[in-house]
Amino acid sequence: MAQQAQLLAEVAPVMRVKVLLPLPMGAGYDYAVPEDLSLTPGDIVSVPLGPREVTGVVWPGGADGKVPDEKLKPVKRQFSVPRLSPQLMDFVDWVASYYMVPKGAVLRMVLRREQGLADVKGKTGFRRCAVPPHVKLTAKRKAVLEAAGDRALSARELAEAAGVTDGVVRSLAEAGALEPVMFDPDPPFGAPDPDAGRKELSQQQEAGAAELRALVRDGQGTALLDGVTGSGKTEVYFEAVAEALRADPEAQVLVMLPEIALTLPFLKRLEERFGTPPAHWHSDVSSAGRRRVWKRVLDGSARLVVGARSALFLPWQKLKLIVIDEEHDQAYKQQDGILYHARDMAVAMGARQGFPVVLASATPSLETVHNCELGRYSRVRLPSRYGPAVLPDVEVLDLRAVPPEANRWLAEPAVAEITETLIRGKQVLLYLNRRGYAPVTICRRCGERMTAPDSDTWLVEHRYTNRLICHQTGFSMPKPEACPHCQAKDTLAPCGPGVERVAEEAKERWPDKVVEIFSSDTVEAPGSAKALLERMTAGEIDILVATQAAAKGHNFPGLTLVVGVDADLGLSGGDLRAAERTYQVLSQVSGRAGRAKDKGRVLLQSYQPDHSVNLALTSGDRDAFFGAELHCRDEIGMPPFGRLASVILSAEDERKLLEEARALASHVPHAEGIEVWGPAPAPFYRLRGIYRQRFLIRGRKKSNLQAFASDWLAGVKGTSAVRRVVDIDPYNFF
Ligand SMILES: Nc1ncnc2c1ncn2[C@@H]1O[C@H](COP(=O)(O)OP(=O)(O)OP(=O)(O)O)[C@@H](O)[C@H]1O
Ligand SMILES: [Zn+2]
Repeated sequence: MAQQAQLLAEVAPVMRVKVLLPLPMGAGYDYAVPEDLSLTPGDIVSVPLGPREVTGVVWPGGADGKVPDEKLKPVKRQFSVPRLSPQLMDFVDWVASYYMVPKGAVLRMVLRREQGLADVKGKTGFRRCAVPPHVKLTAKRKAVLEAAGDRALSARELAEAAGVTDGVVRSLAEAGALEPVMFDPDPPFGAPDPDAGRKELSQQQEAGAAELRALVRDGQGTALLDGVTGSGKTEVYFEAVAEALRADPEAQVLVMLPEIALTLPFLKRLEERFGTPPAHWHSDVSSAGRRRVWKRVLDGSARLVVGARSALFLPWQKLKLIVIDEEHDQAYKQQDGILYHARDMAVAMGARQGFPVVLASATPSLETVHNCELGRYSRVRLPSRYGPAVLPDVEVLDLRAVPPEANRWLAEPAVAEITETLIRGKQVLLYLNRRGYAPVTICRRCGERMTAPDSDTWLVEHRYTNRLICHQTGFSMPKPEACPHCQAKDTLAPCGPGVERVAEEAKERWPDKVVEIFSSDTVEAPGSAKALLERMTAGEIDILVATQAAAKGHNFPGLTLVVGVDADLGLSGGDLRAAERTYQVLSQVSGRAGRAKDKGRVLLQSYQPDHSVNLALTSGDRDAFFGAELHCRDEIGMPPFGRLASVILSAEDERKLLEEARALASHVPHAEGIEVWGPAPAPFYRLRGIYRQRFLIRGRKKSNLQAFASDWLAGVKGTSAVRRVVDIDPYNFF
C-alpha cells in the first residue's frame, strides 16, 4: 500500500494553473499550485518571473502544459481579496482581440492600481476626548482641539484642518488630550439611496425617465438620451441609475464623463441625488483615493462610480448599468497605449454581459445617430429646455462684410452686442478654441516661424507664463529676445489670436469689467477650475474667454451672450469628422447661453457663413445637418458606413522608416472590399525627434480589418528600429 501511494505521488501530475501577467504578453504562463492553495480563475496571485515577483491573475482556459513539471515554478501567494469576475476576464480577452494588443497589456489596465491589493495597515487617527487638566493649551493646540471631532482624522488631516504642523497634533495626543483610534484607510463608500434627492420631473422628462427605467428593467440594450442642452438629461438618466440600484442591492453603476477634472460640480449633484458621495475615479484623484475605489469596486461595496474612460477597467463585480454622458466627446478615445474608445467598449461590454447602456448628448455622434436609425439603439428625446428657459437665437456674423480692425478679433457688431449685454448686467462668454496668446510666432525680419527643435510643430506664445510652448509635445522655452534664424532683436511677433490675446482685447475695450480666461493652461489644478466656475456661476465674472473646456455641461445663470470668435477654426484640416466636431462644439458652447429666464443669444464670427455647420446652427435644424453629413459619409464609404484602421510606423531613423513603409506598401494583401492608402507622412511628420508615416485601411462595415492587418503585418518582417501601432477605428490622424 505504502509503496503504491509513493508510486502514485511520483506520477501524479503537478497541479498547474495559467497565470496572466500585466505585461505586454499575449498569453499567460503555467505555474505550479502549491499544495496548500486551491486556485480558481480570477484569483489574484503573486508569481516569480525571473528574479522578480509579479502580480497576476489565474486565467480561464487552463494551463497549456508546455513547460515540463520539473521546470515549473510555484505560485508564491494568493491575495486575500475577491477574485475577478468571469465577465471582466472575458472583457479583457475581447478588448485584446478587438484592438490587436496582448491580453496582458489589457490586464495591466485592470491591475494598474494593484496597491489596492496590499494589506494596508490600519492607520491611527485621533478624535476628541476630555482634556486632562494639566495640559497646557497654546493657541495652536486650541486650534487642533477645535478641529477634532467624533470622527477620527489622521494627524496630517487634523493638522491641516487646524493650520498647524503634525507635531502639534502628536504632542497633544501624547499628553492624552486626543484619543487615538485605529481606522480603515480605505473606508467603504456609503450605500446610495435611489430615492434620496429625487427632483420633481417635468412631463417630458418623466416620459423619458419611464423609457429608461423600462430599459433597465429589460436588462439589455443601448439607448440614446437625445436632449437639447439644458433639457435636464442628467436628471432623467439619474432615474435609470436609481432603477438599477433599486432593482438589485448588489448592482454597481458607472457614470462616465469625458473630463471629470472639470466636472466637480457633477459629484455634488450625484451626492444630492443619491444621498452619499459617489466613488470617483480619474487620474487626478490621489493614489490613496484610487486605491480605495479600486478595492471597493472589487469587493462590490462601491456601487455608484463616476469616472473617466479608464473606469471601464475597474475590477467590476456586478456592473448593471453604464451611463456615458456627452457620448460624442472625443476624449473617450484613448490616444496612447491601448487606443480604445470607451464608449464603444462600454456598449460592447453591455451587449456581452447583458446590461443596458445609456448614451447622453445634445449633439450625438454620427455613429450613434446612425445606430438609432438602424434600430440598434433606442432613442429617447427631450426636445425642449427644462422650465422657462428656451434655446438661444443663433446668428452668423459675416466677417467678410464686417472685418475686425487690424490685430483685433472682435467685429464691430459683436462689440456693440457685448457692450449692450454688459450694460444690462449680464455675462458674456467669448469662445475660441486656441490656448495661449498667439498660435504662431513669426520673425518680422526674416519670416522664420518658431518651431520646436525636434518637431515640425509650431510654438505657441503664452504670455501668461512668458514662454513658447508646443501643444503637441509639451516642449517649452522662454521667448528668446533675438530671432534664432537671423539673430535680429525684438522682431518676433505674435500672429493670430489665442484666448490670452482675445482676453487682452476685452480688457482694453471694457476696462472696468472683470475678464477671466478659462483654458487648460490657466486652470491646471481641478481646484482652480472649480473656483473659476463658481465665480462665473455667482456672476462675479463679466467676460469669460474660454476654450472648449468651458463648453461642457456648465450652468451659468447670468450668461446670455456667447460669441464664437473664430467659428471656422475647426473646419480647416482634412479631418473626416471636422464638420461634425465643429457643429458639436459650437452647439455645446451655444448651449451655455440663456439657461435661466433670459433668452440667450449666440453670435458666430465666420468667413464661411454659408457652410453647412453654420446653416444648421442658425436654423436649429440639427437632424438635417446630420442627414447631409451621413449621406456624404455613405457616398465615400467612411464610418459609420465603412470601417477604418490605421497603421502607424514610427522611428528615429528616417531611412529605416521609409524602407519599412515601402516594404509594407508593396505587400498589401488582396482582400475583397478592403483598400489601403498610404504611406503618408503624419501631419507633424517629426515629433520629439521621431518620424512617423501612416497607412489607412478602409473596409466595409462587415470587413474584418483586424485579420487583414495582422496578415499584412505578419507578412513583412519588421525591425526593432521601427515601431508599428495599429489604431482600430482611429479618430485623430496625428
Ligand atoms: N426636473 C427638474 N427639476 C429641477 N431642476 C431641474 C430639473 N430638470 C433640470 N433641472 C435643472 O436644469 C438645469 C439643466 O439640467 P441638466 O444639467 O440636467 O441639463 P442637460 O440636459 O444635462 O444639459 P447639458 O446638455 O447642457 O449639460 C440644471 O441646473 C438642473 O438642475
Ligand atoms: Zn529672423
